[in-house]
Amino acid sequence: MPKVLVSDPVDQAGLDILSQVAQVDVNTSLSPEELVAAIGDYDALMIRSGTKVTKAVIDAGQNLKIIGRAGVGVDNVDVPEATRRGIVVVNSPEGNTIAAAEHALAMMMSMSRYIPSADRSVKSGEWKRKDFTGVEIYKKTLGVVGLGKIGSHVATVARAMGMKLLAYDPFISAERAEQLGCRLVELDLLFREADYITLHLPKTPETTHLVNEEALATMKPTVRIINCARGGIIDEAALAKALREGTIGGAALDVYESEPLGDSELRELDKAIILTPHLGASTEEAQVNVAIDVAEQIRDVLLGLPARSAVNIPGLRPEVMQKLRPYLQLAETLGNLVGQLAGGRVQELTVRLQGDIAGGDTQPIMVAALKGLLSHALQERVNYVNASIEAKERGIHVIETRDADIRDYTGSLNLSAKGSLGEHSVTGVLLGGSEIRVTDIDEFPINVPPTQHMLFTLHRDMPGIIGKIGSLLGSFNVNIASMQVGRKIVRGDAVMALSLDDPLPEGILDEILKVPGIRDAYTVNL
Ligand SMILES: NC(=O)C1=CN([C@@H]2O[C@H](COP(=O)(O)OP(=O)(O)OC[C@H]3O[C@@H](n4cnc5c(N)ncnc54)[C@H](O)[C@@H]3O)[C@@H](O)[C@H]2O)C=CC1
Ligand SMILES: O=C(O)C(=O)COP(=O)(O)O
Repeated sequence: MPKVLVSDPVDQAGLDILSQVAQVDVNTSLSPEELVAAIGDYDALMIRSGTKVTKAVIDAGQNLKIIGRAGVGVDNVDVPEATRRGIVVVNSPEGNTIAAAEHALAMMMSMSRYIPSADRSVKSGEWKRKDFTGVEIYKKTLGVVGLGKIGSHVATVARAMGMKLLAYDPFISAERAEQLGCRLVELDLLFREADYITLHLPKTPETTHLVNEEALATMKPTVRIINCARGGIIDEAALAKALREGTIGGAALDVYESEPLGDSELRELDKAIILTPHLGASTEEAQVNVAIDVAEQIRDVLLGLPARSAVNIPGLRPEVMQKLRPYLQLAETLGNLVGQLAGGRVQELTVRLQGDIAGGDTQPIMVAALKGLLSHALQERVNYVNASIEAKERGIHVIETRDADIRDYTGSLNLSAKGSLGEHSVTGVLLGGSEIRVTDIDEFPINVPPTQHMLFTLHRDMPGIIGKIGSLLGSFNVNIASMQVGRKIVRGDAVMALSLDDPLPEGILDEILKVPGIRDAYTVNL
């Protein structure tokens, strides 16, 4: 039974799903060193934002197949390293959207009315109404930085509360912003004009310290800033200085440059700032959502099925996957076949998608072809996660062409591999939607189902060759399951494809190459 380590607190609903297929160990108090020491035993790791999945953890996780992040942000995971190792990283892109958006809205409201400090004051025996005169958000301008899932929900609710909306997001269209009632503007304008600024973007090298001393200096002196996205998008030292000097109106933070927040001057700013301990996703509903979402994906991957929201391979909805699966198998088989025919080092792979498969998302098919191409050399070290990286690192140039108008079959795939030993091509189709047929080898028409052990020859089309190859194989006790010959012209060149019940013994290829008329011979093990 596979083993799953759960190293951050997740809802029981997720643990119940994992327990159906795996031994589940929950240990939420591991130090980084203890995690490195323990991870080698596990096939899967389930985390939230607390666990840091570093290169050291990934290196030690020799059996790891999947890392499941029960939430959105995967900045606590070394995703490039996981990808290189072929480990799937999944998250729950939508499970906590509402929770995080509502937390940002709650921060905006409570900051405007000083609710945390007023509460503290009353509980300490005071009754100071004048100290807590707030401001209304109605008709104020909210600047939303990052108009993705959470930012969009914040915008929708804020609009309903009568706010004017500005948005900055370089990756969304003005139409989408308009649908949400937002005016899409440049960041400097948003910073200058907003009464409230709320951040809903990932932390990346580009967004680190997006809100810095310079940016803060351009903002209104009354501006209130909310960060429920990621620590480090705001320069905390610059923010503390601006709050201390009163050059901005207030701030509400849920996330920090370093978590848990240590000794920080932010803690001393009292009324000017609200601090919560990374609670954006902490609602009962969101925790059930993300735990189920991620546990189901871990279960599926452990059962050999694809994950629906992997961050390092194309995520496929189950209904799309259902349709695509036979084509992925076809692409992988042809990739493997052409890779073995080409032998040596492949420098270029051209994938021609024809008919039905030329429409829609072709990226998974390309990845499957590469996985097949590399599988002979890399065996189980190559998978859907790392196939593209492995190909890139080997300098394989990949070319994709599509022709949706070719309609011989519902869809066919043609792969050509150019390598140090020459160029080879294969074409394949699906019969009845699922049965693979190889219909062309090096432009010779043929019709063979791929089998585990195969022999291909290029020879002169002349009487006697088939018999000679048959008796030669017989003398080595190799049983032929099926045989097909394809030629372009009578008595010209031809190819022969043999499916064998047994692998070819050492030395037989040299004997085959000695048969008069045989120009070339290749063994293929699929
Ligand atoms: N505090 C908490 O507990 C939670 C925090 N989060 C964080 O909230 C953030 C947003 O999450 P979602 O809305 O689900 O993600 P999303 O992917 O739906 O949206 C992010 C948006 O940011 C935009 N973006 C990327 N780079 C940008 C840049 N340089 N400037 C402006 N916009 C940029 C993207 O185009 C995208 O529209 C993430 O950082 C996530 O980790 C999410 C859930 C809970
Ligand atoms: O989903 C996210 O990105 C979050 O930041 C939530 O973090 P958490 O799962 O509450 O540790």
